[in-house]
Amino acid sequence: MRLSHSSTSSVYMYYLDMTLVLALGRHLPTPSGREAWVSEMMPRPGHQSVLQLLLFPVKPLASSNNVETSRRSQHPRPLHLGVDQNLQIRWGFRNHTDLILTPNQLLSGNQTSVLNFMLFHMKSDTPERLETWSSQILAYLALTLGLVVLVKYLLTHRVLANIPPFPARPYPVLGHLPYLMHGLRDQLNTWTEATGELFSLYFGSNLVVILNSYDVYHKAFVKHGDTLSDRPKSLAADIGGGDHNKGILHASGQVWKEQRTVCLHILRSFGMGKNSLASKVSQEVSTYLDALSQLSGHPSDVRTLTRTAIANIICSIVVGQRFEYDDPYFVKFVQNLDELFRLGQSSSLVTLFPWLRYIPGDVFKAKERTDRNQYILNEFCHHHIEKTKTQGVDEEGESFISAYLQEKQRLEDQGQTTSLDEENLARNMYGLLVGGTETGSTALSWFMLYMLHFPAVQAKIFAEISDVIGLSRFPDMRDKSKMNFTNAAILESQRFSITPFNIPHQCREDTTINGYTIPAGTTVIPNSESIFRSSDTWGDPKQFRPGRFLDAQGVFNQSDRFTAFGIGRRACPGESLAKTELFLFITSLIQRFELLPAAPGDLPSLAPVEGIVFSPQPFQIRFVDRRSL
Ligand code: HEM
Repeated sequence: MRLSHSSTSSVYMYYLDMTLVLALGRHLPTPSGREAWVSEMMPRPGHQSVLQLLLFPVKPLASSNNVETSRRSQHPRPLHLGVDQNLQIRWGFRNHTDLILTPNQLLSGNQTSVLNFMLFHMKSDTPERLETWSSQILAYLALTLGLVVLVKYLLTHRVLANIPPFPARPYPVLGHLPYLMHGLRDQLNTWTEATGELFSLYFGSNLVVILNSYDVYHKAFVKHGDTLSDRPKSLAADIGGGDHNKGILHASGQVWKEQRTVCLHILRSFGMGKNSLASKVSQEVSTYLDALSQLSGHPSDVRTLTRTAIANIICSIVVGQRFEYDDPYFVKFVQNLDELFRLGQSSSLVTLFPWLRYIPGDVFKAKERTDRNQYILNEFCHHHIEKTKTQGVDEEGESFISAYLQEKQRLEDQGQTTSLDEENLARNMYGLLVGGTETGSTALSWFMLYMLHFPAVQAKIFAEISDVIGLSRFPDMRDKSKMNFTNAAILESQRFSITPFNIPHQCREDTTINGYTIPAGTTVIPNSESIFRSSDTWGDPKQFRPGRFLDAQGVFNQSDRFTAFGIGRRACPGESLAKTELFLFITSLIQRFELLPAAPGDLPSLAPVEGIVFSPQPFQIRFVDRRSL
């Protein structure tokens, strides 16, 4: 529904009038009554305004030349606000006066000036009296916000017909978020059972469609991959301003296609999924095992060490070098990656409600997240691009950076128009580092935790390692095809520890799935939990049972429905590297150590820390060298 200009203006006047009635118990002035109205409402010297009281730590205005006072101050206030000798109202931030409003402007009845006047000066009074009005003021602000959202909605949204059903009535302004704040998993499961494989939610005012079964997931991302492979704009993509449409992880359309193609080409040329890349992984595994053996079987939390090892593998591919685990530059880089994921949940609220970022104090951690992103992008990615350029691009194309810069040069030499540039290169590096570190290290941490809870599975993996590889040489990728039970246990561990929400996509054009319309611009998110915990597909999904991935003869059988790496055009480009890492880390680990709880029977919790990726809570584990047993 669209409103005509005249109805827009009457909605606006109605809104203004209603705001005034709520705030001050008065209607907008009539043309003849304006003068009396303004003089009555004018702030008096020594009075304070509501906005000052609520948001800004400023002292009450003391005198009529208050603006000058604040300007001369050695510590300028964040906001100054005052009435000068000519009865002009002035306000601004820091040393600037951004707006001057004369009584005449107010009298002229210009709508903006009336609104500004109301916002900054309504209920001007002594600070003591203002404080007693706080609940009324908060109610007023909440209502105003609701009205602004409603008017914005009426002005900009069309009526959405035939969208997938809502599982519950959305709250004003917040949509379905309040339902999800406590226990995302349980709420989604309840809704899936009640509403079915496809439903709609409002995250704030954004329409989001959730895909709850393998069938709709496949229809959406494979059958309709042409319209459902964009990414929505998000805070995560706001890596320090600039163009959001850059880099494999966050870009959409033609830029994304070209960047993804070049990334995949380079990764394949490095032997992604072949032994040359596996040898890089093996080198890192060997250093990691040495670090574990130095723990001498004492209970330890090894999540950071594991993350460091996995990050090092991606670094060796992206920048062509690995780092020592105690190198301060690398330690800081890994800390930033870690924090980025930790901040994921609180800061993702800012993606839904962008105005939250302006609340003083960085309550929703949006600024901190942007700072961490910028650190990774500037101090790591751009820093290494510059270093590579200064040292000269390596002709062998040994690092992702060198290979990308050579490809860019080749296309430019041929006079081709290309999106290959340094910003895309930096953001591709960012995508590989961010996409490849937390996912891989969390998968390993979950696996270790399950080995404590299911010692019989650990014993069976060790028996298979002893049979197929023996204990005198390191595992390598040629062993993989012979290790049915180990492969099945790795998949079962991934299935069991899945994070409910997968990375969101955005719908480019209206798309019909199961008879429902998904409107252009809608965010579409697969709910991996309901896909991986479906009784129809898995029979006994709540059991940890590697045997589900083995056929009657005990041969490993990866189901099509195992979609931990995504499906369709945006499926994980690091899948074969991740599988290589998981296989080599896990087999080497269990070949050398028995994984035991800190004390017999002291089993760590299986409840996850909910974030972008659901990770295990801090836990202690002992790595007891089998040679010492
Ligand atoms: C256990 C490890 C991993 C898991 C479970 C995993 C899972 C996923 C999933 C589910 C997606 C989203 C697919 C979609 O949007 O529909 C994805 C995307 C992505 N992954 Fe992975 N991943 C893993 C490891 C890696 C590694 C090692 C790398 C880097 C080499 C990587 C790089 C990426 C990138 C760049 C994307 C975005 C692709 C795009 O938007 O086109 N991932 N991954």
